[in-house]
Amino acid sequence: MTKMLASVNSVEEALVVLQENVDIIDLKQPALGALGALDIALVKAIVATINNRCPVSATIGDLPMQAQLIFNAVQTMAETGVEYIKIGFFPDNNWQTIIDKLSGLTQNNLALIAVLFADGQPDLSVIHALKNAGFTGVMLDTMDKKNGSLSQVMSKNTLQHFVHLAKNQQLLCGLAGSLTLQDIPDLLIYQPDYLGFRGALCEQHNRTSQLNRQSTKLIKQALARC
Ligand SMILES: O=C[C@H](O)COP(=O)(O)O
Repeated sequence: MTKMLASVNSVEEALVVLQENVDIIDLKQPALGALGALDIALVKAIVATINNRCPVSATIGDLPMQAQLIFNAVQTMAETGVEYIKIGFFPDNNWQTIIDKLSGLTQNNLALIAVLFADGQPDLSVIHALKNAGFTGVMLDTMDKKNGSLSQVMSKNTLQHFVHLAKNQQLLCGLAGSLTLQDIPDLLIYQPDYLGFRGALCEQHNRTSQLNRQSTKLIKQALARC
């Protein structure tokens, strides 16, 4: 069954989605970009508050594709105790260097999730390299939230191909990118492991606004019904 990832930016929002029984609590600062990072101290506070009641993931920020910079950010985030660390692979040919650098960290059982961007024409051959480097998962998201939802920036065939490649490599597979309630039925056809939401959970569907409990409940119920 496809699970629900909910992105939050505070202890209060984390408690709301915990109470709504989401499956992964994702720590992100939407005001700082597609994968904006929360302050390390706040990540630690949320991890302590959730206290192993739900898996927690965290983004490291919209960082330049520089191997040492990303390696250092992952190492710092790893100290917070989150279960998963999400790393944005922005359009750049340098991805193999970064994967090679991070492979050393995955050997310490660090669960890394690569985030590819559907509106950046990702090279899906990276999926095989991620598996070889010991990554735990891969997901699609969108960089420019003004471009619409994931389904509007990537064809059904490519979405299906992405999920197929990820599952073939036994990687945890997620789909995200301005997803709405209306996107859920079509995306569930591909049977991803999870769907990720932020904008659809917020007041006026604005990802930088406050998260709304009722909106979160509606998305959770829609996933549970399918
Ligand atoms: O991983 C999930 C993302 O936070 C989705 O955010 P979004 O709904 O604003 O695109």
